[in-house]
Amino acid sequence: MDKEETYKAHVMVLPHHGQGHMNPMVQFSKRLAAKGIKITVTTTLSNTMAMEEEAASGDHGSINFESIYDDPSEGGVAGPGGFGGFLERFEAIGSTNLVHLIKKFQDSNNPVKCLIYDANIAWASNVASELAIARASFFTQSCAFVAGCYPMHCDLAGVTPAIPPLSITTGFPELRLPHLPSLGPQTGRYPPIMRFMLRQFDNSENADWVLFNSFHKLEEEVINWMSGLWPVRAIGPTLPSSYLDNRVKDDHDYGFNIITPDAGACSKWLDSKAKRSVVYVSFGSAFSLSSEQAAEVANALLHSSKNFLWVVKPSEEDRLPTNFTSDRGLVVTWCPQLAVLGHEAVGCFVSHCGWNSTLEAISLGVPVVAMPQFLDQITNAHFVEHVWKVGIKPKIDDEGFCRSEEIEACIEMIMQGERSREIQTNLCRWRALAKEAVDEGGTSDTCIDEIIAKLSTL
Ligand SMILES: O=c1ccn([C@@H]2O[C@H](COP(=O)(O)OP(=O)(O)O[C@H]3O[C@H](CO)[C@@H](O)[C@H](O)[C@H]3O)[C@@H](O)[C@H]2O)c(=O)[nH]1
Repeated sequence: MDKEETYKAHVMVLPHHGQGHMNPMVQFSKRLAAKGIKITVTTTLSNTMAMEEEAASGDHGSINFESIYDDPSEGGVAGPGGFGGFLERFEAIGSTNLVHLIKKFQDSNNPVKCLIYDANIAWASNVASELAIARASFFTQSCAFVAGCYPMHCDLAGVTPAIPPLSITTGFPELRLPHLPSLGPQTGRYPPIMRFMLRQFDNSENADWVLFNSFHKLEEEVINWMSGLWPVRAIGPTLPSSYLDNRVKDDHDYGFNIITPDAGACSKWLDSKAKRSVVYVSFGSAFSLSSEQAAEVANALLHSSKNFLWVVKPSEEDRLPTNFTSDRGLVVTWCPQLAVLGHEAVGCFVSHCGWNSTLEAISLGVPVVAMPQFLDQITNAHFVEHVWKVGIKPKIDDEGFCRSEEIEACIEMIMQGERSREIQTNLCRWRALAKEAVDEGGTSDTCIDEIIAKLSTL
């Protein structure tokens, strides 16, 4: 039999282009592919080329990559009109190309049966309608954050909530604009970045599935509430299988980096350090610290007695204090974060609490000093400290900064003493539950199997 005919179905996957979106959606694709689904991931040309390069080293299984947007020619986020301009061009050009790409497969042995699109690309739902194929919207933030946004979405769209807003027994903060100081001057009730987030809700009611990179026990209350709104499925955490259940062959890495990491230098340096002696510091791919906040972090690291590995992206290097150096520290422009968090020398993660970093800390058992900068990171940090109890959040002063003494005190508290032991105990439990969710018969694994069973009948 032709190998092409052995697939259970063909699924097109469309992630938003950023690191924090590519990672979970490509990882979910790998899980589907390992269970017999043909996957085509479609993204910008630069991302396609980067993924293909890494795929040559064997980390993407049988996934194919196709570009629907030539960002070097048409302009990326640094092109005309900044991020907003890019979004407009991407929709105009990408939607036409996506239709052509899906049609290209229509007469093959494996026509596309379903489009899984990033909720941040809500227009893709219209493409699925036009071509009469199934669709799934994939949210890359936590269920709790999205639930917190729902009343704002209804307000902005002028619609009555379909179900009463979540009554919050877990005590997460109401997500209102005064809690989002880093959004800059607020023009109108919802600034552009918030509107971008709220557009994720567009078309959700038409989706066959609404997917979350989360797992049932982690966000049980919110997932149950949201299931009254949409056909929600929690399918995460989407870390490479070798860090969790080890059932997906050759799945050791995300296989995509916005900046080439110096993996060798990081592992050599970590290998030379004692167990749990290193503070790992990273604020993710999408955000840069201000010079003032970077100076506070630098001072905390210099005054603390701990070793540190700090990711400072090239765009942030000028924010570091002049002549910043320490024989206890290594500063890199990017690192293989999973390998770092999984290294026994690492005992603490100073993090912006992006959703991927949060799930990685939980899944690999690393305590978090939570320094959220905006949007979902604020909700995630709250859950890290108060709900899952796997970290501590330094206080923010009246000017909106975490000062060095506060950061240093949190690092000390999280790495030794009574609080540190409690956090380690909680992490052990969450880590086991994360693995259980994706392992055979776990809640996430079962959701994936149900989706595949349905896809096989289309
Ligand atoms: O040196 C590094 C630093 C990070 N990472 C990886 O990059 C990803 C970063 O993702 P995340 O922690 O979610 O942060 P951002 O890249 O900042 O993610 C954006 O997208 C996320 C998903 O929507 C949101 O939760 C965040 O708030 C938003 O800033 C993670 O998988 C990390 O493992 C590396 O591989 N090497």
